[in-house]
Amino acid sequence: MTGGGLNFELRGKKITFEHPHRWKLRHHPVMRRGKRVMIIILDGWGEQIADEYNGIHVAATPTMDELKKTAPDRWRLLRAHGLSVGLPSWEDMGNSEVGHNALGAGRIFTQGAGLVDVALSSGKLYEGAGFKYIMSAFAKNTVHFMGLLSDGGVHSRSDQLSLLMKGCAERGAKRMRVHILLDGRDVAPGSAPKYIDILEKDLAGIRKMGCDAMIASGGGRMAVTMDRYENDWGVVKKGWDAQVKGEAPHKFPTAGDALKKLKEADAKLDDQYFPPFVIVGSDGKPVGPILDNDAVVSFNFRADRMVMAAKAFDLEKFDKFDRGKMPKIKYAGMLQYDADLDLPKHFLVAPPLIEKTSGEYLVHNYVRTWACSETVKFGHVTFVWNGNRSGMFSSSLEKYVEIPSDKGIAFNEKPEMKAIAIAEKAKEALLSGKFDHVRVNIANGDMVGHTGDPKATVIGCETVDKAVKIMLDAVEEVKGIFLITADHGNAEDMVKRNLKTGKPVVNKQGKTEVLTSHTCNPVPCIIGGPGLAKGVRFRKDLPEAGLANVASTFINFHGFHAPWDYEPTLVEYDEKEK
Ligand SMILES: O=C(O)[C@H](O)COP(=O)(O)O
Ligand SMILES: [Mn+2]
Ligand SMILES: [Mn+2]
Repeated sequence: MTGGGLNFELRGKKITFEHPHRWKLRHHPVMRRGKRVMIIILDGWGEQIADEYNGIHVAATPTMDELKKTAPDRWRLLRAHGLSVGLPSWEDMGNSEVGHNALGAGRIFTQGAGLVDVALSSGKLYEGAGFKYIMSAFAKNTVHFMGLLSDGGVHSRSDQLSLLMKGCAERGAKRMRVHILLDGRDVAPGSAPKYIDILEKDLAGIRKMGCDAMIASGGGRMAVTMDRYENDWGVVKKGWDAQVKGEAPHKFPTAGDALKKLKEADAKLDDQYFPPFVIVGSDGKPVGPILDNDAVVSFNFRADRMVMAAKAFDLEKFDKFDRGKMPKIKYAGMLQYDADLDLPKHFLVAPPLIEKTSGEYLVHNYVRTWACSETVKFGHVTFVWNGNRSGMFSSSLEKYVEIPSDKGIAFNEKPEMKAIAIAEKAKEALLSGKFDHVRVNIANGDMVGHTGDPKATVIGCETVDKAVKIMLDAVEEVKGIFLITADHGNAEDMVKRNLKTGKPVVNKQGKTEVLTSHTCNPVPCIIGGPGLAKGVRFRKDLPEAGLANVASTFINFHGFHAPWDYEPTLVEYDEKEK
């Protein structure tokens, strides 16, 4: 077990004082210790008008329907977007990182998007060590920017890229190259040309400032660079080859041409799956390979899909693929993506410091934890849940299990994903009696929802329901307690809607538009199980509660009062039932 000390300075020295009772939680007067608790996170499972565009509603979900119908005081909605999860505005949809951070930490922390906004607007970013580090390339070499080009606000924001590039030009950068990753997942499919136009205008403005600036390479985020949790290193290698070596199967004079020609060749190609391409000059040579003494900035603030690339760029020893001749570069992340691994070593903005998470409290109070998901969400219920912290708090009290995800396919091809396998493993863990806290993430609503394929999404949601049933049966068998919730919406909205009326938007061609992104919808939170004392029900005085209120709630289920600084518990006890 680590951390938890009181840090202070005494006559210039850093002192850490470990208070023995710092982690001890008070016993709850009503909810007793020793119950087995199952926490089920349904990724991308929000609440929306029950119509034909709601993938969850269209799906047959008898288990989830029954829970909603039969225990009204144990079913409620929670906020999972905007300020309730530390994002800059209520217009920001939720996402896995901020959602799982709030769920695991029991408090709301200002997240990467907001921290970068402040660092840029205050100018603090330009005073930091990370910026000074990349500045060495300004006068004679190239500064490369690599990241997701959209205003989705989940992994990155194009307005932040634009400000950062201008800031670099104002401070003397003479040559810039941008390596773009097309989105179509956090923003509308087919919207990539719009973001390229904006970027090209920005670059033209920067050229007027005397800086040679242009796009150098590109590709869709799911095919190039932005893999996560080491599911497929081939994706990162494709990015490396295009960005660093200037090698890709497709070469074009501009990014606009790349989009046009590749789409002409395959009309079904979505932004997120575009193959890698490089931009070449009239001599046929790539305009922006990464060379010795160049600086590289990955401008995504979110970690999960940039950590793998960061390893390739930052680590001296690296064996995941052959990097070829490694250029001597100055690499910095917009944020540090993994503080425990010190990755990357250089960064422009310090990440949120999320400490004293529920997972750490549980081990200090001898609650044995088992956490599981399939690869594509594995870090969500471990690393992100624990406040972006690698590894376990206690190897004797915790076990984390990863079920390998399917590789190299879009998830509408196998919408069942690994939901049943995760449920079976969770059941085994609960029945084993070796764990008190069993926590899973079931990915289908989100991963299949992102493909924008309504039929596959329905199959995905039906599989989720079956998985939930398996786990609830196990809870029944051990007389345990369950808590089901979600990290944000996705599958409940397969169409772009008018935000005021909730009606689908019809475009000029008279068609509705597919929604591949998350939503701003609330998510359900459901509690129950034979182990939950009879009078325990949701409080009525927290109508605006959000994901950060969940941790106190399950800490109660384990028999403890929550830490004093956590958001309040969602439950109360009916005195008459005592
Ligand atoms: O990374 C992704 O797949 C999407 O941008 C966001 O999805 P997530 O927040 O559910 O991971
Ligand atoms: Mn998610
Ligand atoms: Mn998602």
